[in-house]
Amino acid sequence: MEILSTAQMRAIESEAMTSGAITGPQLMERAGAAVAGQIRLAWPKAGRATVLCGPGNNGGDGYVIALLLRRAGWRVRVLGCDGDPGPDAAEMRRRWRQAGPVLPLTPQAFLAAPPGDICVDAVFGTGLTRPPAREIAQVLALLPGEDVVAVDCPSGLCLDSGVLLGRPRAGDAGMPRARLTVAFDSPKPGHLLGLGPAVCGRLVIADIGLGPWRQTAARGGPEDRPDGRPGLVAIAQPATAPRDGAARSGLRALLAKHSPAHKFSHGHALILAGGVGAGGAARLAARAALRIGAGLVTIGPPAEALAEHAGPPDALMRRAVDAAPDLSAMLGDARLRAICIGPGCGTRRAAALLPAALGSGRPCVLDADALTALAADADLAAGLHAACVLTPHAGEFARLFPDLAARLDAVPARGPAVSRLDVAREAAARCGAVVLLKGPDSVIAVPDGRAMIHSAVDVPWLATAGSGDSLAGLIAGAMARGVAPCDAAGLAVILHAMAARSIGAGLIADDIPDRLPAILRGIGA
Ligand SMILES: NC(=O)C1=CN([C@@H]2O[C@H](COP(=O)(O)OP(=O)(O)OC[C@H]3O[C@@H](n4cnc5c(N)ncnc54)[C@H](O)[C@@H]3O)[C@@H](O)[C@H]2O)[C@@H](O)CC1
Ligand SMILES: Nc1ncnc2c1ncn2[C@@H]1O[C@H](COP(=O)(O)OP(=O)(O)O)[C@@H](O)[C@H]1O
Ligand SMILES: [K+]
Repeated sequence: MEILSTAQMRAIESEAMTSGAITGPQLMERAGAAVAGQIRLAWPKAGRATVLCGPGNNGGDGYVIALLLRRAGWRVRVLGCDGDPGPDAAEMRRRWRQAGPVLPLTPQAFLAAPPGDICVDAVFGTGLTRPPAREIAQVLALLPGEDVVAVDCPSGLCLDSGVLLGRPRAGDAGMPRARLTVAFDSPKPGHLLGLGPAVCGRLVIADIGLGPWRQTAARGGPEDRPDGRPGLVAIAQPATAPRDGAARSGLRALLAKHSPAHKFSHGHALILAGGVGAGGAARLAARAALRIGAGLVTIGPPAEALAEHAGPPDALMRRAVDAAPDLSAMLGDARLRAICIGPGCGTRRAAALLPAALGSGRPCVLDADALTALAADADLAAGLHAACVLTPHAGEFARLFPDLAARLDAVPARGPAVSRLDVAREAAARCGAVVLLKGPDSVIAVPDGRAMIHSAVDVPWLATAGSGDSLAGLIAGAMARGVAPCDAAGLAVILHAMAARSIGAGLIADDIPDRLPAILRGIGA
């Protein structure tokens, strides 16, 4: 599924209207009808609703919703902004006024009667450019989150970044919340990034008939690709993957093994390990690389630590890698197709081995200590290439790209605010490698501008020691099998979260690789 920026959404809407196939009011009627339909599904018994209508087209959707709920037997109270909301929304307001009054959008008017069973937040959507202020902010602060239905998004959320304008990016004190958010055509980055998922509640994407224009216009307006790079962002949604036929078959195609092949045709992955007492992280990665189907996996600790790796899994091969010449010698074997360096490696060892690993041109996952080594030495970073996947969490990202991380730290005053998507893309373009910025909202960015967002907010148990090591191993294993670096990162992130979801509370990182057979069976791989 594709994600659209707000600029892309506007471009599609305007292309659809310019084509003459659909008018602005018709689009607004479809949007309003989609929300009213979802409300009636979730609240089958007609009740009382308060609908808040803002100063633009989001407000226009609100007037449509008000009218449709009223026709369905609901008792509806509408609070709206004065002023000119634009021709389409003005027309919807006129239609509503034939049915009922528009009260002022003020705290006094809101509190003059009970809000009813639901409040519909149709104040700001994709047009938000600054923090809600004065009376509108006061009314929004009064909304009872558990009964709010948000049109496109809860008002105040920046749909390009998932931040609440005017508030710190972290911390949820006093943030707006909706029980249900109905958005149109495609998810926007802000639905999946940052506070978006917590603020939006259950997210429903409603089809309003813009598909034919999305195919052409989604390639981005000029503002989305200042340097000519494509503006496409994909959504990776493991939560829906098991039910979503296309997603499942995409995963199956990446994972398929063909029967005449032998183990070397499934690739050989090398997981470099650290010194004495530090081998666990690399072993987790190695186990994950085996489970995702690499034909062979070798773990490479220094000779003094080799004995530590004598235990299971017996499928794992062991070979000492003391220094860069040992690594170069191993890489002389063309069948060794992917490298993972970083987990438990130690920064000095990672720095010493990186030139040989990168110089080989092999697909290479750089995680943990390899990222720290990279951040400390610009010469090492110069060796990165398009088959490298960097897997920083926020702290490692800040070490590697301090200027980009600083842009994320600032309190966002205006929309569209800088997002994790923006900085991951910039980082990938800068270093010429795939960047997987990890977190509950992981972003995978490719140097050519393609990107993927993956939301794992529902599996906080993934934030546990060693979880990132197993992810690095999954990526390395998939790359050893010949999966392209960005696809390997996407596949690994999805399987990682699916495994965590099926394990649930109590998860430790060791469980993740061992859950893969069940997950792969479920996908039909
Ligand atoms: N793009 C599409 O394809 C469609 C859009 N529709 C609706 O249109 C919405 C976008 O409409 P608009 O572009 O009119 O924008 P909004 O209705 O989100 O915002 C209205 C206006 O408020 C102003 N504004 C922004 N921040 C403000 C603040 N903090 N305080 C006061 N004023 C502020 C801006 O000038 C903006 O144009 C979508 O969210 C959606 O609900 C739907 O009607 C149909 C389809
Ligand atoms: N709150 C969270 N919810 C879901 N997933 C998370 C959360 N925090 C982190 N993750 C995921 O868990 C993994 C943690 O990786 P990392 O921070 O490198 O841990 P470690 O170095 O201990 O292995 C990453 O895949 C990351 O995307
Ligand atoms: K809204």
